[in-house]
Amino acid sequence: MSLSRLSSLRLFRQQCHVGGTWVDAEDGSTIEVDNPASGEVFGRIPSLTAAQVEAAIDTAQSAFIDWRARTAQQRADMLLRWHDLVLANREDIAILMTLEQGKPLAEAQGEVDYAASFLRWFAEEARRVYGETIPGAKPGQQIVVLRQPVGVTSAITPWNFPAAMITRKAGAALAAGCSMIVKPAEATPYTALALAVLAEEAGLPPGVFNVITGEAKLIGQVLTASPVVRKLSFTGSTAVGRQLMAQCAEHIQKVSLELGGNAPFIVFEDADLDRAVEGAMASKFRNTGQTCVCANRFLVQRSVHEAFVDKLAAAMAKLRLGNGFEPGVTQAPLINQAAVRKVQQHYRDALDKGARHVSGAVPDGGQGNFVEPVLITEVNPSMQLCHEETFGPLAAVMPFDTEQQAIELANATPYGLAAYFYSRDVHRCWRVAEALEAGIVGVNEGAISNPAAPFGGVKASGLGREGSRHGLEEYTELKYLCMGAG
Ligand SMILES: NC(=O)C1=CN([C@@H]2O[C@H](COP(=O)(O)OP(=O)(O)OC[C@H]3O[C@@H](n4cnc5c(N)ncnc54)[C@H](O)[C@@H]3O)[C@@H](O)[C@H]2O)C=CC1
Ligand SMILES: O=C(O)[C@H](O)CS(=O)(=O)O
Repeated sequence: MSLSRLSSLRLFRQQCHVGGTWVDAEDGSTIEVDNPASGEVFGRIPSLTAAQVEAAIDTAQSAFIDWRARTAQQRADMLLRWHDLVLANREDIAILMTLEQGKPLAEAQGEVDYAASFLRWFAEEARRVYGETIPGAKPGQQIVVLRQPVGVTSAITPWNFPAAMITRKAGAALAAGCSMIVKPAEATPYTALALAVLAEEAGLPPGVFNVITGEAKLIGQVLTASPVVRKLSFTGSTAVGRQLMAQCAEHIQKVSLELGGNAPFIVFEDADLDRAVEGAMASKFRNTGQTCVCANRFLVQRSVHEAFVDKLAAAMAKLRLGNGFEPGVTQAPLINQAAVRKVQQHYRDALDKGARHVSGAVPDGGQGNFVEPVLITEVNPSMQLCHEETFGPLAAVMPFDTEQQAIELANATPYGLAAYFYSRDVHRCWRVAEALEAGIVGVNEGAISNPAAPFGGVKASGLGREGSRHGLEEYTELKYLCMGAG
């Protein structure tokens, strides 16, 4: 993608979008954005000042007053128009996404579809924000429960799903009648800014959906220190989520946190091994292993361990690593060198502690941000990868003997986002699904994402749910009216 061709993409914007206006940083400062495949800097984005973030909050507050007064149908219609425009511009958004995040173009196109599905889902839900009535305590008295929008909201989003993690938040917020200020990851701003172009074209009033860029800590501090901002939705690391949650305490801002994971993927001896391998590939290697719901540890019952490892190795051998723009590529570069070092560290630590290399190239850091998919086994709980999210294409297998042992191993982590298991014993499926400490459990299924489902985790994986009607309710407050008899 040449820079001249890039400049011809009407969705490629290098300014922030606030209150319907495209703005630079008032002090002219910018942040470079590079392509993970080549390391080439291909663009810059503004690094807004604290005063500019404050101004964005004021703009979002003014827009909220008007937006909440619109009818549910009017909000639904605009969200649906935004949805249609996102799909109509699917190819160009995907190009920007592959350029800034690296994922294979086909996968980026799939993410655009996934991102658009949240806009459709919340456009439909916008007309179902219901209240209730409750019998009063005295003759003639009535209790009326209203469900109202919380107000100005903020979203701080990650680089791994530059479109879907924004629409999953903004779709719900705007459907509820809130306005939103989004701060995308510094690594992947252009997808977010493309969504802002299309939001404007869909007719969303100025200030309802704003995208700001800049120094993350500063922006986070201004957003969480404002009494006007009534909710923060964050997707990213547990460490940053914990810090932001503490910052939100000052003004009791509501928080939704979708944080790190450490998903166990359990294969029981009664599993269909071919389906288990299909599910393993779908879960482990989506986005080159950079999703919070990727299988992080494979727990395989000893009697089927060798057969499973052989099948998984064969499936992994079909993966193709390369530049996301190359046809047929299924694995792309990791987002940066820190991500590469993390995979190397987990691999080295595991082998130092007794793991066995099965297939794939040793991650030695010699290929820039590219890391070949690698498979190891004889993993044990002393290893770092059992306690930390690898966030890369390292498949680690641990044999186990009994169901109880598998559940204990699976739950032996501070995280609890996703978990997966394969078994054809229906009673075991119920036992294990109920015993796993996770917000999402894939039962004989490795691809669990769906806008209609309440996505989120327990323990250190976060608070609240996104997607589904539950995700919309997170952007509302309940108020009850006690109507006296008069
Ligand atoms: N749950 C998920 O989907 C994700 C989990 N992660 C986990 O986090 C690890 C680190 O990835 P990162 O991209 O560095 O995640 P991160 O948590 O550092 O960044 C996520 C977002 O938070 C912002 N941010 C960072 N520090 C902040 C601060 N002090 N105040 C306000 N905003 C701040 C970033 O600019 C970005 O927009 C990954 O290796 C993975 O384990 C990362 C991305 C997504
Ligand atoms: O943060 C992530 O990795 C995403 O939430 C995973 S999903 O929702 O796209 O499955």
